[in-house]
Amino acid sequence: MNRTPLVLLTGFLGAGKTTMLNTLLATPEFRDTAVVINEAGDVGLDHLLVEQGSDSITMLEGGCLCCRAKGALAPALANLMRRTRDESLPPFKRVVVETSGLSDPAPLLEGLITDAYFNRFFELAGVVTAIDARAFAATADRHPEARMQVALADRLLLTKTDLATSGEIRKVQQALTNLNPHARQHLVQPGMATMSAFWPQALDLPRALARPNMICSPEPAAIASASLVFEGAIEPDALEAWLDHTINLLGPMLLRMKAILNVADTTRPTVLHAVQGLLHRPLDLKAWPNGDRQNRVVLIGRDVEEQILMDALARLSTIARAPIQKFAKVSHQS
Ligand SMILES: Nc1nc2c(ncn2[C@@H]2O[C@H](COP(=O)(O)OP(=O)(O)OP(=O)(O)O)[C@@H](O)[C@H]2O)c(=O)[nH]1
Repeated sequence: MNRTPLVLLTGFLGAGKTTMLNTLLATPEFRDTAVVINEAGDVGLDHLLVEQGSDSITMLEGGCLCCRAKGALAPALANLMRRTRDESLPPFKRVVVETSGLSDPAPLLEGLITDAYFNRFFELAGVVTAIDARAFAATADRHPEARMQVALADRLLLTKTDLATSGEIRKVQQALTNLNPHARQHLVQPGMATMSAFWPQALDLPRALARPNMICSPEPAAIASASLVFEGAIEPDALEAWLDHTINLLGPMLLRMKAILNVADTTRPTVLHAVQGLLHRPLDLKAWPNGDRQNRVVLIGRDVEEQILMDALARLSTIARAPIQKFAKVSHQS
């Protein structure tokens, strides 16, 4: 029986994994791809941000796949297979698993290659790591999991090359070569990811797994996340003031913000991303996921009290017109 090839897509928080997947899923070569997404926060947004082929997207919430949700991947894959058998899902030829930005891929790889179910139906095609060309130098200094994502990669795809100078890109490429001389590096122009750049040709798994220090989430207690779902339209001016205040308040402690927002007098959902203090240009989704017009916001911080993240979210919900807070969650990576 032919086994289905599977790629692990890693990359630090905000490196551009979901954006790249969206580009790829819109290409004919990538049709027939099932996607499994794992997120660090308790309320996942990425499955709502992937606009193509939503039927074949599976969400794994409840923490980083490399530790808390470690055993969840094989059942999710089994579920995909079952759904193709009962024809609730079209057949797929390959699988991409997007790991949370905080995942150390080593325990995940080890878990997969020793899993009997996985080995019967799937084969690991490789590890692809998205690298934020602008932020990588600082990220690699501070976050061992980001270095591990590079060390275990078969392909390193440099994103946000439009935000970095050619000198910065050369420096990042050299740093990547130092960390992993075996991985192929590709520069990805925004919206131009291709199957040939993305999909690894062959995996040298023993080399990848021979790396030292494969520990799960090196400094787990330092990461906190909070998320909130609430109703009500938000005035653009009030939103801008909240963003200014929150980004200044949290500074480098803010690793990641992701939000789908109901901005007053707009029909489409507004998507906001901040990555390590840099707010990206807002995007629109074509339509409201689930049609519910609910605001969904996730904050992930390092060395910050959970309560501070919660307070920031609570402030945002109070500037929405007629807010009805649906639920709020706080979690510590453990
Ligand atoms: N300028 C520019 N922005 C990009 C590029 N790729 C991604 N972005 C932006 O970076 C932000 C984060 O992108 P995502 O694709 O959500 O990153 P991610 O790796 O999935 O993030 P996590 O789910 O937090 O791990 C978004 O605002 C994207 O629009 C790029 O090549 N150039």
